[in-house]
Amino acid sequence: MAPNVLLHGVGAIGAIYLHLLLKAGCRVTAVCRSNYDAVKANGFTIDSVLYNTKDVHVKATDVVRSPSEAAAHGPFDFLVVTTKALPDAKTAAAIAPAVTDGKTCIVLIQNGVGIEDEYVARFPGNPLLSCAVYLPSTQISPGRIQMGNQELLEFGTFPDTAYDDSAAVKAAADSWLEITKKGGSNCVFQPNIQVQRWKKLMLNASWNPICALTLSRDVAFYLATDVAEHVVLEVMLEIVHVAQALGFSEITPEMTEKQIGNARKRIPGPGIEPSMLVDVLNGRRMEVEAIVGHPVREAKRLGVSVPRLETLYALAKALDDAIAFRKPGQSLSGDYKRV
Ligand SMILES: NC(=O)C1=CN([C@@H]2O[C@H](COP(=O)(O)OP(=O)(O)OC[C@H]3O[C@@H](n4cnc5c(N)ncnc54)[C@H](OP(=O)(O)O)[C@@H]3O)[C@@H](O)[C@H]2O)C=CC1
Ligand SMILES: CC(C)(CO)C(=O)C(=O)O
Repeated sequence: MAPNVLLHGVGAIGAIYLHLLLKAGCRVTAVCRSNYDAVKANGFTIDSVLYNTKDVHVKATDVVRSPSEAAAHGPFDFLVVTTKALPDAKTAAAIAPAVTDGKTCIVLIQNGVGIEDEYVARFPGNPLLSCAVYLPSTQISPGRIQMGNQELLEFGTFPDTAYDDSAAVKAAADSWLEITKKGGSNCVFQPNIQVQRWKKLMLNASWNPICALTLSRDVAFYLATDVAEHVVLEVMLEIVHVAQALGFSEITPEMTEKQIGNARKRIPGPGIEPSMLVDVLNGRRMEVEAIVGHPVREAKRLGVSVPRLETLYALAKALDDAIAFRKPGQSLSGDYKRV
């Protein structure tokens, strides 16, 4: 039987995996929010630099407004979370109506680190897969997606040891690899996925808040001053130091050169808009805790000095509060209520 998949929060990233999972022959139900009406009526339209395609129409098997509504289309083999990783969202609780205990494999396709715990706590008997995704993509209007020139989906089990310790987890991971590859994804199983998540964090913890705080694409920030490259490199190095203190010795200072080199190669083009910049431009909450706050807290716990990361955290968190709580057209007042 075709795998039955639920995609929770189908925006820029979710739409691409909707496309690939449908190509693999899966039944796919899409949970949509602000884009519900557009997607229900017309599906998604995707332009892709990687696939060299324009105006590709993609229609989910079913489009619903919530996991409770999705439950009627279950039971699901996979529930794929492609919302932003925001602590206030309480996503594990939100998806519960569509999760079959002990069966549905939960797949997190999200940036950041330390995002898995709420799912382990809520669904201790379900397979959990954690993914690091390299896929520049933006929803430019409801249902309209622009995808860049890369799609790499690295995934592993959470915890890493579950792949060897549980036959059910191994079967779910093997099946995920099979269906994503069948759909055309550049999907790779990583036995140490946390190392890959921290490696990707070098990129996200530096460029995402820097671009969001400056309203600039990576190339624009890079070109603005002759100290910009040094600033980005130093933030990346702080992530390397925290990762090494966590025991991830595979993450080395030399890797930062390759990461900054990728931005350099984009000159003199327009550069990319990291997802956090897209959030600010649209007045949406940013993934500050998953991408910057968690590594700052880990650094403190481990006694690693991260002054640049702390600065980015303080600035990005304050901006995120202003996005959430200020009155339109006004600055954020000191008496606003913290959640
Ligand atoms: N975009 C990119 O280039 C990349 C993104 N990532 C990561 O992938 C993840 C997804 O990002 P991205 O696709 O860009 O984000 P988007 O904001 O484009 O998409 C998220 C979607 O989830 C919806 N959503 C949020 N909460 C709910 C809810 N409770 N119920 C139903 N729908 C909901 C949002 O709806 P609404 O519009 O109403 O908020 C939105 O449509 C993030 O962790 C991001 O960091 C990783 C690599 C690249
Ligand atoms: C930098 C990028 C596009 C890499 O895929 C990303 O992770 C993001 O925008 O958050």
